[in-house]
Amino acid sequence: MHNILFYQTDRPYGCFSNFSKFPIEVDNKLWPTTEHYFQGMKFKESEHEELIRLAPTPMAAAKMGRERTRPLRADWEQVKDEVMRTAIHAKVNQHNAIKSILLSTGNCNLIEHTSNDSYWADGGDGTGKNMLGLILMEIRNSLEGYKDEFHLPQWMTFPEVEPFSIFWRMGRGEDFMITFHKWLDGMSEEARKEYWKYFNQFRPIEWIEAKRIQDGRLK
Ligand SMILES: Nc1nc(O)c(N)c(N[C@@H]2O[C@H](COP(=O)(O)O)[C@@H](O)[C@H]2O)n1
Repeated sequence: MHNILFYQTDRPYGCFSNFSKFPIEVDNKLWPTTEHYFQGMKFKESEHEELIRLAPTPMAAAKMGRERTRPLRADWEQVKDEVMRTAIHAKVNQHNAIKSILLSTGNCNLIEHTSNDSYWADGGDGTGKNMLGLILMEIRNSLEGYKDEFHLPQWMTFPEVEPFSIFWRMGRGEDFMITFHKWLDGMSEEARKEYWKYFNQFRPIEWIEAKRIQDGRLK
C-alpha cells in the first residue's frame, strides 16, 4: 500500500488538512473550515464557540481553541474523535471536489505528516497516531463508489525502464499503460490535478525531459 502525506494547505493533497478553506454547515451553523468547527466544539454552547466560529483564519481558531484560559468542556477527550468525524463527514459530503479527490486515493494510506502533532498527525517520524488520516480513510472506504485501486506513475512502477523504451508499447508495459490511463481517466479533473501535483515531485530528470519532448511534439 502506498502513502500519501499531506499537511500544508498549499501543497498537494493539502485539501485534506482541516486548515483548508472548505466551509461546512453543521446543525444549521456555517463554519469557515473544519478547524473552526473542531476548535469551536471544545466550548460547545458557550460564548467561546461563537467567538471561534467567527475567527478570521483557521490558525486563529486553533490558537483560540488551544488557550487553556477558556473553559474546555469536561468530556472533550471522550468526544473529540467523534467531533472530528462529524467535521470530515460534512466536508466530504458538502464538497464534491473533496469527495472525488478522497475517492481517487483508492487504498492509499493518508497521513497527516508533521512533527507538530502526535495525535491527529504522524508526529513527523511515524510514531504519531495519525487520527485525522485514519478518519479520512474510514470515511473514504465507506463512500459510494469507493474502489480499492491505486496506481503509481510509470517511473515509480517500473523505475528501471527508460521513458522511450519499447517496453511501454508491448506486454507488461503496454498492459500497465492501458490500465493506468483508464484509471486516471475515471478520476475527476480536480483529483487528476492533485495526483500529478503530488507525484510530479518524484518525477526523475529523464522523465521530466521526456515530458518536455513529448509536449513539444504534440504542439
Ligand atoms: N497546521 C497545524 N498546526 C499544528 O500545530 C497542528 N497541531 C496541526 N494539526 C491539526 O491541529 C488540529 C487539532 O489541534 P488540537 O487538538 O487542538 O491541538 C487538527 O485539525 C489537526 O489536524 N495543524
